[in-house]
Amino acid sequence: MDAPLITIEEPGSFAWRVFHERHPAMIAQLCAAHPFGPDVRDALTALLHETTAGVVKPLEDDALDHDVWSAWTAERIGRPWAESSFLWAESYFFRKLLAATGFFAPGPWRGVDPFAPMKRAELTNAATVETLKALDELAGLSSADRDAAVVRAAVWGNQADLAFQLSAGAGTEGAGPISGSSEEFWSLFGEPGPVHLVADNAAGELSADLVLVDRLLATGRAEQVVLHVKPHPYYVSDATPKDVLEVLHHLSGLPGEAGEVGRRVQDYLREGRIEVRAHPFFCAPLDFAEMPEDLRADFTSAAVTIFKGDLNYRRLVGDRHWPASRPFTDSVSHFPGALATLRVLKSEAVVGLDPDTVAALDAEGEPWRTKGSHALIQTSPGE
Ligand SMILES: O=P(O)(O)OC[C@H]1O[C@](O)(CO)[C@@H](O)[C@@H]1O
Repeated sequence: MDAPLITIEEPGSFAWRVFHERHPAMIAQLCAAHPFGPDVRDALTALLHETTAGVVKPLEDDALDHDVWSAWTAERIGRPWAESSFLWAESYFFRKLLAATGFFAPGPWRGVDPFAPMKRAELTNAATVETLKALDELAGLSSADRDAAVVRAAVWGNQADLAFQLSAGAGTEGAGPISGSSEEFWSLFGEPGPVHLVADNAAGELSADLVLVDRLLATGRAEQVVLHVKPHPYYVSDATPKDVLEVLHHLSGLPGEAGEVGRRVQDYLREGRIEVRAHPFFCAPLDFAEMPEDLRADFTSAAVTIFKGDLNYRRLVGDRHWPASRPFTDSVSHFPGALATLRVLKSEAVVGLDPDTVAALDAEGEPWRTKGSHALIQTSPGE
């Protein structure tokens, strides 16, 4: 079954606004944060122009991923950006943005994460400080309440997404999930085995994810955890291997439970019980149904895979205008094993909802799919 792809063509639509409102704001923020010279500023202006009013142009850099991107873009070169799917266009936008800031070229900006100042600020902002302090309360909870609290923090940690906050503003934790529960999440775990977590944002969200990872290992539900992150800076705040180290450095210097978690996770890394991987496909403009064989084999070996966040969800179910009541298990039948998704809704694709829930949400008259105020937990036991 297929549904229409979400594209960036329709003026006023959510995806159109990401390109025409959010991206200009993001680029202004980058230029304020870094003393980029005229060459970089001109390249960023040209990128905005190309992606909002032009045709798709090839990459001009000779970075290591140049050839793989040539394959991913071949069919689209020379065609209007407006015709592109949202998923493809946003991903290529971020790849081109890195090239424009000199990330891949010899020179002073090589390897410099343009989003690092924003990620760093988020790690120490009031909301993150409060969330990390609240971890001290975990010790006084029953095991079941602790399980629930850790999952809740990991789900709502996904609200801390800097690309999203550029237009939506920092949100507050909403009511319970519109689908699923922490019990449903934990029921996926049987005999201890390798658990994979496909991370999303750095800073606050990654901190909450590491608390979940710590819980998985401490309770024996996972015997090893593989943490998948992005190979390059992406979607503003997505976590890279460097971000994992920065977050751990920050956590392990804190007092209380946050510090304990940080130091335990560092020990797990030393022992090889946590492994960090950054497969190039995590920055690909494609659905997970199209993942390469090596990554598929990796996921096949997992007892459970946890997908965090909105973008991973879009790539998992397909970034299309699905009927919201399409069964989640149908949408993820391409995936080789048991999985859970923990997501705050920040874009239009959604499946697996109860029709009554959809009717109630629609009746509120709010853009519930894109507002960042609703969360979901969905699972599939695999074959
Ligand atoms: O960090 P997350 O949860 O993947 O959210 C990123 C989301 O933000 C957006 O960039 C805009 O909402 C979406 O395109 C994307 O799915």
